[in-house]
Amino acid sequence: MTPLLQVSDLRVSFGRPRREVLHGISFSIAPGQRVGLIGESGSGKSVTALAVLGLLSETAAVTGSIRLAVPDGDGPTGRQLEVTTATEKQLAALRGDAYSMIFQEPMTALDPTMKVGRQVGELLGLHGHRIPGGSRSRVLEMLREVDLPEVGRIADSYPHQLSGGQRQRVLIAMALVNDPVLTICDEPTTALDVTAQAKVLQVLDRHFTQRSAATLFITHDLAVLAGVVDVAMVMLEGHVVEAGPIREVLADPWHPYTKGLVATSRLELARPGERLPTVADHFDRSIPVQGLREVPVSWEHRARVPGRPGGGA
Ligand SMILES: Nc1ncnc2c1ncn2[C@@H]1O[C@H](COP(=O)(O)OP(=O)(O)OP(=O)(O)O)[C@@H](O)[C@H]1O
Repeated sequence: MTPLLQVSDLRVSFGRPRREVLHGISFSIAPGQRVGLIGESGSGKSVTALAVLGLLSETAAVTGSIRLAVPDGDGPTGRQLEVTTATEKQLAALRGDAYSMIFQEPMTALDPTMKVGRQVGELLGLHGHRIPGGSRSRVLEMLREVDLPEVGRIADSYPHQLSGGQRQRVLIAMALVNDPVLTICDEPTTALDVTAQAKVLQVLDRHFTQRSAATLFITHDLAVLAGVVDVAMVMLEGHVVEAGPIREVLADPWHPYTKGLVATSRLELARPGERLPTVADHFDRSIPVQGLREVPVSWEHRARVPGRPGGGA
């Protein structure tokens, strides 16, 4: 099966003199597959996400290959678009349609001067889809799908009139309204409290399950990742240092950094006066990252999580 996304030896550098921040990463995402990208701040997660949709700033130098499958309304066409050489027009035709992205901070991603219902509706019109029943009804349906209450009132509100959790769900509605085959979620719950976070994850999980849609889900929180994805990739200083089915990574982490992540994520609350262990307690930073074995990311043959579309037994 042609993957939706195929990244090969991707390198990204910025500035003068050039500073390389992604050092040749490779991975692919099959239709319906949920892949998580976890790593500390600055490890290259967002740069990877932006590169995939051709959204890096012009100051970025990109080498390697990023291929996106080009589906039409009836499914895969077998065609692929090479993002690193594609025109803006070619990329714009895929973004917000077959491929979408949810960012961390909904306030900056939403237009503060436009009612949110119109913002969702504009995306519908953008790609020329015909909407049975009209775009207003589809917008309200989508707001309902992300579990927003009083969808009529919400649609007629400006972003600042909504709570942070509601804004994030509006952003999710925008990302999902055109039924994307792959959604890149870049820390979609980081700015939310625990209850709003759980709600957003539930909405995303339900959508991916119902539509058999794929995701590249970025987070620095292993507990969040464990609930959403089938496969995890661990990033450290611009390298993918470990990748595999999430259950295997959690049960038997290979890289010292992953071991630290797993050990600290299982923590119970510390007793008063006790310091909570950190990843640094488990991971010796004096070990140079370069030269560590990079795990070739090839998981297509592995069983998917039971109970999900396409899942194994
Ligand atoms: N436009 C840019 N110009 C120069 N350097 C950049 C630019 N964007 C990102 N970087 C650098 O690339 C590296 C990776 O950044 P990236 O935003 O991908 O990290 P991240 O893993 O997403 O971190 P976080 O979890 O904090 O969002 C960092 O060293 C960052 O400073």
